Amino acid sequence: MTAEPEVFVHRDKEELAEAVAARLLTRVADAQAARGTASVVLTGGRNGNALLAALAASGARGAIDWARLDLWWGDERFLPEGDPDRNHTQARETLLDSVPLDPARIHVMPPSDGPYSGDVEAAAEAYAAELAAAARPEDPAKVPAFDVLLLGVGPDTHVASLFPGHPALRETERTAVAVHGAPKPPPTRISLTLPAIRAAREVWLLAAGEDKADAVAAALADSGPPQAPAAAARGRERTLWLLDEPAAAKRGL
Ligand SMILES: O=C1O[C@H](COP(=O)(O)O)[C@@H](O)[C@H](O)[C@H]1O
Repeated sequence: MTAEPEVFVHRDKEELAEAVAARLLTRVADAQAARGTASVVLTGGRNGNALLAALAASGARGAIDWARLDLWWGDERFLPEGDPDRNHTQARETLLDSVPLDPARIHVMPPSDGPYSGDVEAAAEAYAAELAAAARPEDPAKVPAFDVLLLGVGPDTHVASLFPGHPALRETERTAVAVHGAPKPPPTRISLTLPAIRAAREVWLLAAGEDKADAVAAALADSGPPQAPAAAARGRERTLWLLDEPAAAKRGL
């Protein structure tokens, strides 16, 4: 069972980032109060990084216990450690290096020069194994029940590194897979799959800017077996579409 989309529209990308940062801090604080810890899956891209910058700048960032927060990634560009195009590098520079996280709880997707030395299939398998090791017996898939899984929506409706028409989108068993030939550079990536995404308690899809308006409209109108990856990304308890006005402009037209 997954939750129907709920749409929230903010004035512009700055207001969107600040509002989502406030929402996320509240959600993490609530999860930590209820269960002792919280888990969040980060996204790369413009909206993901704007959110991390808003968290870094937030006067309320002390409201959560960063040391009791598990961070995962929805996707990663398979590049050397520290490459400026890696989602992890960008997240470190924007937020992670400035908050008191527990390094053991930062679950980074392997780089191309790491222990898997260029073998992206093995790197994706290792990430799936790390997810499985963190899952509890009662969790619905072989992944933890993420409190919030963040996804930036690409202009082609891709989420994580699940691109329209690509085989990774049809994966029904594995929770993390290698992606080859991504239409957006770099071509080689690691991505969570839909079974992993749909195991999250809440999925939050972020989109800002007029270049996202067609993608948002197409995904929100996509009924039946979804064609748009973003349309298939839903949480078990909530699915939030968090938009700015330009990205929401063609919705329902
Ligand atoms: O390549 C990626 O793109 C998407 C969307 O990025 P955006 O800059 O168009 O917002 C992102 O969600 C994903 O994590 C990233 O690897």
